[in-house]
Amino acid sequence: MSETDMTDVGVEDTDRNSSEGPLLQADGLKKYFDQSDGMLDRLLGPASKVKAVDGVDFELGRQETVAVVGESGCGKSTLGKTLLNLHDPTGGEVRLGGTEIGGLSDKEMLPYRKEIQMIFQDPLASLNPRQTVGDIIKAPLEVHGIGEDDADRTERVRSLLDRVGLSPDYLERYPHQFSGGQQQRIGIARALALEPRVLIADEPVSALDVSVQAQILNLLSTFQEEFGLSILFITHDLSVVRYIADRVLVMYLGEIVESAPVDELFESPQHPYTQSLLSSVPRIDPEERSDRITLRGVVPSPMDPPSGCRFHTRCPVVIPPEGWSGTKEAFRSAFRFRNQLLSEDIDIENIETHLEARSGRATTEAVAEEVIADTYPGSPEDLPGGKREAIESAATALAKGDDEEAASIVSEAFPSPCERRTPTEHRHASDHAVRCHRLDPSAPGQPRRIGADDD
Ligand SMILES: Nc1ncnc2c1ncn2[C@@H]1O[C@H](COP(=O)(O)OP(=O)(O)OP(=O)(O)O)[C@@H](O)[C@H]1O
Repeated sequence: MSETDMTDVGVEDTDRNSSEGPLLQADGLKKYFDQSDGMLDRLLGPASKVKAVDGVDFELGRQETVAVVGESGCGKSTLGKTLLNLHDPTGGEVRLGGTEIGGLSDKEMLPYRKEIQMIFQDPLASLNPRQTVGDIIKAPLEVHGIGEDDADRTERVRSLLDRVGLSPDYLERYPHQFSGGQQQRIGIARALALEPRVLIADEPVSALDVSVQAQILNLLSTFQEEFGLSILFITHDLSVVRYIADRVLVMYLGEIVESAPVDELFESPQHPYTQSLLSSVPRIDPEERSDRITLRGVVPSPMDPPSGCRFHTRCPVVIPPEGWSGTKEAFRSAFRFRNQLLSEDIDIENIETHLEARSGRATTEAVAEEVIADTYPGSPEDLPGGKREAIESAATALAKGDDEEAASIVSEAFPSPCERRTPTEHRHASDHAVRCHRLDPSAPGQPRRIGADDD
């Protein structure tokens, strides 16, 4: 018995055919990348790590499609690759059919590889340009010893090409001779050659024309039924999610902030991040359209994610502290000013240059006024007594070049419970989980459940 055959028996021994429990599961999954860049090490210290995936719980049921959505850099691809064990997890567990696969060596992983396959955003980059399409699709069959002989394997490849909508006669052609949509079909044929149970599709249609996108999505749906596939669909584009996913996980800076069945998520998004993502999705039904919520500020670095709720630096509905005597809107304007000041992207030199060009001189007072006029959303006049002065003092400190003093003034004057405590999971419905202090009645500064309407 070959080594591969022996390990294959191992897979059969797991609950491969069991219909109990999730097929692919992760608990507290973490993937941190070490920074090997010498310059960054010197600046940030050797312990700096990119926290690409930071404590994700995940379940993929049999024949289910779960979409993971979020902005670029939030950790979606790293999550997919860590689930596939292309990356060693830094912490947590990954189980396939109940068997722990996280951290298995390449050799140990071989029998499980055929159970989980992946397709990528750029099909051409993932296809060897020097191999014919026939050889590309045949390679996994050879590695896993599938098919009686070469003729049998070639026949399987012809059949796969036919099933993905390509002529079996294309066998001898090279990847560059195909269009983007056809290349993705080849990638799908290669992934499905081993009849996997799980397909991880990483932005599989993002690089394709809209008309071709629909064809590829339909193809995946068809195969899901035919092969009984479970699909993890990674995308930054929520508009495709509705047509393919059963359930959606929304990811922000390495964490899942909301998860719900797809219709529930589109109809009743609870997390302000999800609401902002959904507000940019074009809707055909005018009743479903909502005002666009534009998120301000840049996505913070996953090397040094914000404390408490990681979204607090960009959250349009951040919670005021207990005892705040002004309106929520006034607090949120001050908080945005605070965050811009803390992010150190107010260019004082530039302001001085403009003032000098305009009026011949740039006094501290004038620079401070300009900082407020340029940066403060709304008017500090809306703030309760004492807090207006804090804005002025911070702007003056900044104008004098004392960034630390400015940061300390705004941090003290405008604290939010959102930055102090990590939100725990709140169940909006039995299958709808959200991590947001606004939905947690026990969160500080949140004496009762506050719905989106109150904001
Ligand atoms: N091999 C690596 N080494 C170091 N950092 C990495 C590595 N791979 C990803 N990262 C970092 O991890 C974070 C998450 O990246 P990832 O590609 O998973 O995000 P994403 O949501 O899939 O984004 P995109 O849609 O742009 O691919 C980013 O900050 C990225 O720079």
